[in-house]
Amino acid sequence: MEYTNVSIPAFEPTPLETIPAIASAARGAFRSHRTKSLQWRQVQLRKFYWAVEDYKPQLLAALQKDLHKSTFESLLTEIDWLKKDCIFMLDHLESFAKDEKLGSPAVPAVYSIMKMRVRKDPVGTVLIIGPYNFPVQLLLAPFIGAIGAGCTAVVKPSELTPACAMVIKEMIEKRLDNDAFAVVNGGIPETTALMNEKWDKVFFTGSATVGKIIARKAAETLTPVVLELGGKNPAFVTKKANLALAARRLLWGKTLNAGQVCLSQNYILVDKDVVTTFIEHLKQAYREMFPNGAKASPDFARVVNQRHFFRLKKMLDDTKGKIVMGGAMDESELFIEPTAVLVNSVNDSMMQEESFGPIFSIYPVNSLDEALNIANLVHRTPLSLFSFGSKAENERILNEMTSGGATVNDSYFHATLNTVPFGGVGDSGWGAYRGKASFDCFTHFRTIAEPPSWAESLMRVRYMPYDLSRLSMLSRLMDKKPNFDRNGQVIKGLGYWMSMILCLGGTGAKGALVRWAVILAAHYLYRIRAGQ
Ligand SMILES: NC(=O)C1=CN([C@@H]2O[C@H](COP(=O)(O)OP(=O)(O)OC[C@H]3O[C@@H](n4cnc5c(N)ncnc54)[C@H](O)[C@@H]3O)[C@@H](O)[C@H]2O)C=CC1
Ligand SMILES: CC1=C(/C=C/C(C)=C/C=C/C(C)=C/C=C/C=C(C)/C=C/C=C(C)/C=C/C=C(\C)C(=O)O)C(C)(C)CCC1
Repeated sequence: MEYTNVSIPAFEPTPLETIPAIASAARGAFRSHRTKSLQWRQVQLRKFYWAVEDYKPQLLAALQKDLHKSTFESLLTEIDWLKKDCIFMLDHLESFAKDEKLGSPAVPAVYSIMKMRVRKDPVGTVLIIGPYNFPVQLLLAPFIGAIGAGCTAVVKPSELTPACAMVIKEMIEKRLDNDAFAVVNGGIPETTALMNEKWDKVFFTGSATVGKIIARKAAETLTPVVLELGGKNPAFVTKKANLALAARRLLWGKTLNAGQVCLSQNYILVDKDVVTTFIEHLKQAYREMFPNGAKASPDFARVVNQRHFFRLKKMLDDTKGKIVMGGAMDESELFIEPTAVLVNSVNDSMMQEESFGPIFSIYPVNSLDEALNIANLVHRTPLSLFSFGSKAENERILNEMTSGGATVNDSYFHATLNTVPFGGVGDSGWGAYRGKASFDCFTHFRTIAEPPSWAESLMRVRYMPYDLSRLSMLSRLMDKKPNFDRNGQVIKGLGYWMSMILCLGGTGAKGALVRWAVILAAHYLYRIRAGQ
């Protein structure tokens, strides 16, 4: 669908000389303490929800212009996604933000008078830097977490999706608190200027290459960072897999957004006995998705720019493998057909870098052992992995290979729900967000104690001159005796069994009182019914 009647301003980078003032205004807004008010945050989140709704035509037009993204995908993975995020944050904000009262087992009885609790403080003023592939959702989903947590924020959209960047700027500046929230547009110079400012946290989504630049710069001022990076993600298909299902679901993972999805598989390790059949199922799935070919399909997006088009083309030109599906390209449209390449070496160009496009390799293996060895060699901490096999094989894959997230029997389905945590592991990312994790990501969990004045004499033990007898008494009140010996074995002596009996099968006093109350109540009810 074309959006010809929607006007989107031409891209304008934010003037470099204005960036310090923008950051200063955001810091000043945080120091005003107005963001500490839950009501203030709720108003901003509600305003943001309606801004996304009201700017839908512009956002749809911008996503179409920047990425040839279909209305379907723009709604499913960008616009409706953000609206759901807003509603979820608003529905749960009070419970997320309220103090967490601390008690047993963390707090022993003698400390119960200290009113220990965890307060949820906003970390402060944050910088959010977004990528080009989901230029609305991946930039503004963390932004919703920052608002909910009570932070002020500056967001920096990708310059590779300029139409989206300009719509986002207008949307936020017209609808939200202008000092607390700002948009800086631009590329390397503007992002570098932003990183010269002091932030309380930086949230970066993008490549590992740039992630290192951001983390290195942030380290100079000990600024915490969240890095949402990419990976060379494996898919495993054993001979016990439902090959038709695996083919269709993995093709979905490489066709949504023209495969420009950091979560999607980079390569598929297929048992050699079924690789031919698997490829046939892949072609059949392609025919079903694109009856007239991917290029003619209004659903299939385009590669974002020439640089990425030629990067992908080079991967295909340099491969020693055999193209077994797809392969068509059209530079004039930045079109690359969903393409599968049969390879047999981890040194192949298709295996050396993250494809981040509609191309992937198929690597026949002799066994699951070999598949796991190859996957751990190619990238030990990918952002995601997908396994299609028997229950035992899938469990073994999850046990013997880590990843940021994983889906059994599908492509990146674990990341299609906006309310569950999402993030990398190792060099595919630091930290997580989405759902409550978005609130937590921008929150400092601050333990507070409040020892009462009247307890001063009871707390004398800590003062000099020290008195060991007082310390022994405190230890008797606070310390638990080990129930294990020097060989690490649990001691089930008389004390253990007495405790089990008195605590009615539990080992702690807390549950025992409840169990004893239930037993006694049942006893007396029985006696009443028996007329005794
Ligand atoms: N883990 C995740 O959630 C996601 C990870 N990614 C990863 O991001 C990459 C693709 O996205 P891109 O936008 O191309 O990433 P990128 O790293 O090129 O750009 C990301 C952001 O960094 C800025 N930037 C680029 N070069 C910079 C530099 N030298 N100094 C300072 N800032 C710089 C850009 O303006 C952009 O806003 C892929 O590697 C993909 O795996 C993409 C989407 C989601
Ligand atoms: C409706 C009832 C039922 C069945 C429900 C079913 C089968 C629901 C199926 C839902 C599906 C297939 C949803 C798919 C959603 C896909 C989404 C939202 C994709 C999102 C992709 C994103 C956000 C990508 C992000 C990419 C990133 C971060 C990147 O890598 O760059 C029952 C249960 C049968 C009965 C009750 C009614």
